Amino acid sequence: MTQHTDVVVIGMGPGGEHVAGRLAEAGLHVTGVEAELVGGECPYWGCVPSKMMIRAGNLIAEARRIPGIAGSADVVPDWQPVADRIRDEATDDWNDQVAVDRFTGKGGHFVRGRARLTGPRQVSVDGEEFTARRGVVLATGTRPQILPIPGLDATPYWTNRDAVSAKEPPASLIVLGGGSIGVELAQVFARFGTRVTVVEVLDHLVPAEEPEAGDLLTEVLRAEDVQVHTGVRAEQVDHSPASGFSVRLSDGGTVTAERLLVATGRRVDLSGLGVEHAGLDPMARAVAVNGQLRAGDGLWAVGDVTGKGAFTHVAMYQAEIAIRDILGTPGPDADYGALPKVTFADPEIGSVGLTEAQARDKGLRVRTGTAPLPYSARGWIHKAGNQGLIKLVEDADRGVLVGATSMGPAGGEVLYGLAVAVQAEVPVSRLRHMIYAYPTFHRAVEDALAKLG
Ligand SMILES: Cc1cc2nc3c(=O)[nH]c(=O)nc-3n(C[C@H](O)[C@H](O)[C@H](O)COP(=O)(O)OP(=O)(O)OC[C@H]3O[C@@H](n4cnc5c(N)ncnc54)[C@H](O)[C@@H]3O)c2cc1C
Ligand SMILES: NC(=O)c1ccc[n+]([C@@H]2O[C@H](COP(=O)([O-])OP(=O)(O)OC[C@H]3O[C@@H](n4cnc5c(N)ncnc54)[C@H](O)[C@@H]3O)[C@@H](O)[C@H]2O)c1
Repeated sequence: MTQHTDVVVIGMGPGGEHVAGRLAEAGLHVTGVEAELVGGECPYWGCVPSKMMIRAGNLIAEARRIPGIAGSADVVPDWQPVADRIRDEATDDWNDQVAVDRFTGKGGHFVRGRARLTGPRQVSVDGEEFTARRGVVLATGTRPQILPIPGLDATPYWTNRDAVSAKEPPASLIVLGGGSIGVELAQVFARFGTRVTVVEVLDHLVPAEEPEAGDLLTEVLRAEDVQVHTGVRAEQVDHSPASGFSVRLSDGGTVTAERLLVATGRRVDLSGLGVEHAGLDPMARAVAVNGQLRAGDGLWAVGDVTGKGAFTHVAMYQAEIAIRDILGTPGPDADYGALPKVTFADPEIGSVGLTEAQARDKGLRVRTGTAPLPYSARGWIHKAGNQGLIKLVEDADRGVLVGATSMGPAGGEVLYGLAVAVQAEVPVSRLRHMIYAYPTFHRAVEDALAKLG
């Protein structure tokens, strides 16, 4: 027998949980369906535990910077408090009861299981059928992209899930992929004593960022004894319990380690979700949505599944718009022009809007200005750990910033002012005539503005 509800939310990660909770609070009959844990990837295997690991790694690095500035320090890394904190504080040992209760406490109806669309506004969960009067929200996220590298499939490789739930750091680790997950986790494990090798197929680490940022990060990681191979492809993976992993590279070299972390991106998987019954292509790389996050009649999608940026803050931003639209309140379309992102390496790499290359590809007349942080007053005072840079990308015809990078200590925080400048299209002439507090890291923005040319 079909159960009637106002809205079915499929997937209760950051995007889906927010939509479902808010709509329930607004008085709708909401059915939230989750196959794994309410909260999704971010709190259990993503942002939160990885940032706890990074906080611990950064403390170790900072303590190691004491000599020459503040005396001496004998640092003995210990993974146990990190593993304990992830179990006790972040994930409740991967138990989502608190999150389920939070949703049902708002009046939501929770169903544990794997949902599939069976028609417009029709959803089936392990034999239970639901009809949604207002519609269905797809918020099914992404999963790790495992490339067809010969041999890989047959090995006990790690994904982010194994890495964040590790009870001890491996003696050695190969990281395939030098994007955000790869570099964040590579640096953490290296700081806890793991011998780490990063293999990135493109020419720079974090290739979605400005190349200057990737190259500086390579320098920093190498100084921390991380082996970095860029412009190199993994061609064959082998594993044996006795000798661990061995990866043959396209430059003829071979790297070996106890563990292998695959961090070569994430992908949307629509197969099995029945989207064809709602008029969507199950082979698509993402669910196409309009500015109000509508994917069809009575169908919305939010979060990673929309392909607009696999970040929790994108999922939450889209969720707010979808909630408003489902409740019938008009409002502005989603605007990704000033999408901020932060790779929480040390130094942090914050960026917003377009890179120089992206701006040029769009045919803009581009001016850039770059200021290295160590030469700013604050960078010089900071001394050890002061690596970083500010890079600005200006649309010279309009005289506004269309992109910016802030890499450095607290680079993600410094980003905020630049994000406002890009979002609000503040004229560069105004930015040049404002007062930047002395001696802050963000004062390097003023230096970069002076160099725009
Ligand atoms: C290691 C790592 C670190 C990260 N760090 C950051 C960070 O610092 N900052 C940041 O902004 N982002 C970060 N992210 C990305 C962030 O985790 C995602 O962007 C975010 O979780 C996306 O939310 P979502 O709601 O779209 O999907 P998800 O969190 O993926 O949740 C989707 C949910 O849908 C469920 N589901 C899927 N199919 C079905 C189905 N058919 N039926 C029922 N349920 C289903 C899944 O079980 C899952 O719980 C990180 C990711 C990783 C892996
Ligand atoms: N701090 C954050 O906000 C944060 C942190 C982690 C993850 N995330 C999100 O999760 C997403 C997934 O992270 P990710 O690091 O897996 O993906 P990613 O797309 O950021 O990086 C994947 C990297 O793997 C490389 N690669 C692809 N094929 C390869 C191969 N055969 N050999 C070697 N390298 C190869 C790519 O060139 C790329 O640099 C991110 O794009 C981001 O949206 C965000």
